[in-house]
Amino acid sequence: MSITAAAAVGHDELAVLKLLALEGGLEGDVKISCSHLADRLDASNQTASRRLQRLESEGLLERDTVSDGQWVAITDDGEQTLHGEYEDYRRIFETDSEIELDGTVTSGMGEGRHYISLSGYMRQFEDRLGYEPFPGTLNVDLREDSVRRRSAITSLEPVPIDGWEDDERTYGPAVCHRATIETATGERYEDAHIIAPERTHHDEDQLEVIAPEKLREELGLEDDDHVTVYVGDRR
Ligand SMILES: Cc1cc2nc3c(=O)[nH]c(=O)nc-3n(C[C@H](O)[C@H](O)[C@H](O)COP(=O)(O)O)c2cc1C
Ligand SMILES: Nc1ccn([C@@H]2O[C@H](COP(=O)(O)OP(=O)(O)O)[C@@H](O)[C@H]2O)c(=O)n1
Ligand SMILES: [Mg+2]
Repeated sequence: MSITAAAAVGHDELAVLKLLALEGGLEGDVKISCSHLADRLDASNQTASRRLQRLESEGLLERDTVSDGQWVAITDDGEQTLHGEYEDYRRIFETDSEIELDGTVTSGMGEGRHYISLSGYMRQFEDRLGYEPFPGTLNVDLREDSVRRRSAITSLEPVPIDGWEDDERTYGPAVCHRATIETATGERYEDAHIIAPERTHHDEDQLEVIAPEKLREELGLEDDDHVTVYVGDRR
């Protein structure tokens, strides 16, 4: 996202936008003179002025020129652009604590419900996850880049769910990781986990999510809806 933003206005302009935000440009109008800006940027007045113009014409800030300078406010688009940069830095510095995966909600084979309900698993969920999951797994069809990013999960400490057996058969182990689910409209559900059963009919492109509640209901999700799954602890 931020790479697209940089293509639209360039890194020099982004640096100005960041500077304005540091001076309070997100909270409302800030008064600024081109010479002050030029000073901070170690550039000429013309350069500073040109960058402001560019940001304005791209709709990232609004300006009101007065005799001794100008009032500047960062627009919603401007804030979003900065936020994209922030997300990039978060990814750079917090890779080992959180992994962001994108995909769409999909229906599976209706087996998740059966396995989650089995007492041999349920006991462990209550013990190790701290809740009794809704019977089922919300399946997420991962986007191609997220399938690749998924492998980074192995660097996170998992909550192990042990295999077990009854009179008839054995049941395979699984690993869980804390996860937050976010919908396209920004609604979040924080107390979920992804679960990866060792024995499964799905490939790496399917992510299964469990939670104390039915996520389709809590988040108003239907098949093909976009979701972002943040895996790992940010705390
Ligand atoms: C906790 C748990 C344990 C599982 N254990 C087994 C297993 O022992 N053998 C097996 O064939 N599948 C096992 N599965 C995988 C399911 O068969 C299925 O592949 C997966 O959960 C997807 O189901 P869904 O498409 O209905 O969502 C397990 C699934 C879960 C959630
Ligand atoms: N925490 C959960 C778990 C499952 N589900 C949904 O509950 C239903 C039963 O889960 P399942 O794993 O047996 O079914 P499928 O994923 O195979 O469709 C599915 O529609 C899941 O998407 C949910 O909304 N929230
Ligand atoms: Mg499922």
